[in-house]
Amino acid sequence: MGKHMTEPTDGLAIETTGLTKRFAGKKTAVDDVTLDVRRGEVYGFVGLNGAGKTTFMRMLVGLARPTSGTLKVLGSSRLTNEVLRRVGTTIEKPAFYPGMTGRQNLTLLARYTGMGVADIDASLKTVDLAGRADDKFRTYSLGMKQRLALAAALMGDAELLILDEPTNGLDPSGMAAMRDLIREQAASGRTVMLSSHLLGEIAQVCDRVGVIHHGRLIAVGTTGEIESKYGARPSLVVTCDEIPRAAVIAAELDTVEEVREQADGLLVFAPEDAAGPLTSALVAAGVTVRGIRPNQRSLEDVFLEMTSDTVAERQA
Ligand SMILES: Nc1ncnc2c1ncn2[C@@H]1O[C@H](COP(=O)(O)OP(=O)(O)OP(=O)(O)O)[C@@H](O)[C@H]1O
Repeated sequence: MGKHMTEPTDGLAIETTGLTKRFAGKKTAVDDVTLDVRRGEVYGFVGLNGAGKTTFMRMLVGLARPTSGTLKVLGSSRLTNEVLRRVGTTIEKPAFYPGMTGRQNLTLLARYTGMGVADIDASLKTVDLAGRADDKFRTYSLGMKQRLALAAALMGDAELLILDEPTNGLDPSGMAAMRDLIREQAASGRTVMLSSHLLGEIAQVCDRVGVIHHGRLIAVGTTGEIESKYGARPSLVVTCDEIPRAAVIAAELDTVEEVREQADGLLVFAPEDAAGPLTSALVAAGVTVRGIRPNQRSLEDVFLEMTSDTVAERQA
């Protein structure tokens, strides 16, 4: 803490220490998250649905009050209007009117938020909507709707963009267009924090990613660092029935380091030669084993492994 208070924070766009949000009667949504986002970087905040991404981002822009911990946005620990004016966000999607055009919607929003209408054309051009700006919102594709929300976030010439799931629901070409847009924002000097429930979808666009699981930040690094740190452990994919019981049996074998339950079987962290003894143990216990193979992992697989529950977590 003292360190953060005495050091200049010019290099950081977002800085949180032990940030926590607990909703009454619920599990902790954001649990002791300490992270920083450097100025000029694209930071991916990745976690499964319900991991706590939106709640974290809402606290960054003053939409939710932290239960404990501290935060700094653009060097300020007070989220004044002056600070928030420099932050563009798509956390709360603007309620666009379907019967109005894209341009009319942005004009209304600019008036409502006190922003200059001069930025509208530039924003529409940036998100590649200039050609459809005078068409009604209801005629837009999902990708165009997401891009209009981004245009709204860009209008105030924000230094920092906080984008909640900007690629959600887009088809591959829409996603690629959104990724290009995000990179362009970073190239023009903005800082971008974006969230996603798919690491593979945003990996290419991010300088660093933070992985959040059950409200906790469980890994931070470049995607290369995360892949080599978490992807290097040998593991076996077991397709079987009676998954909870099979997990307990697998965990008892000496060469097995860890067992995670998956939709149609187990992910067992063990050397390849554990496959024989593991199959025998499962079969002897009456479990039907339909397949067992060494795990070849993509970056997305590594992420899913990191965010699947261990047997201990499921029993907790
Ligand atoms: N206002 C609220 N009141 C009570 N619980 C909440 C509230 N907002 C979020 N939660 C809970 O906090 C947890 C984290 O939710 P959050 O929306 O932050 O996750 P997320 O990672 O953004 O997921 P998603 O991608 O599904 O939005 C969830 O268990 C959710 O049910």
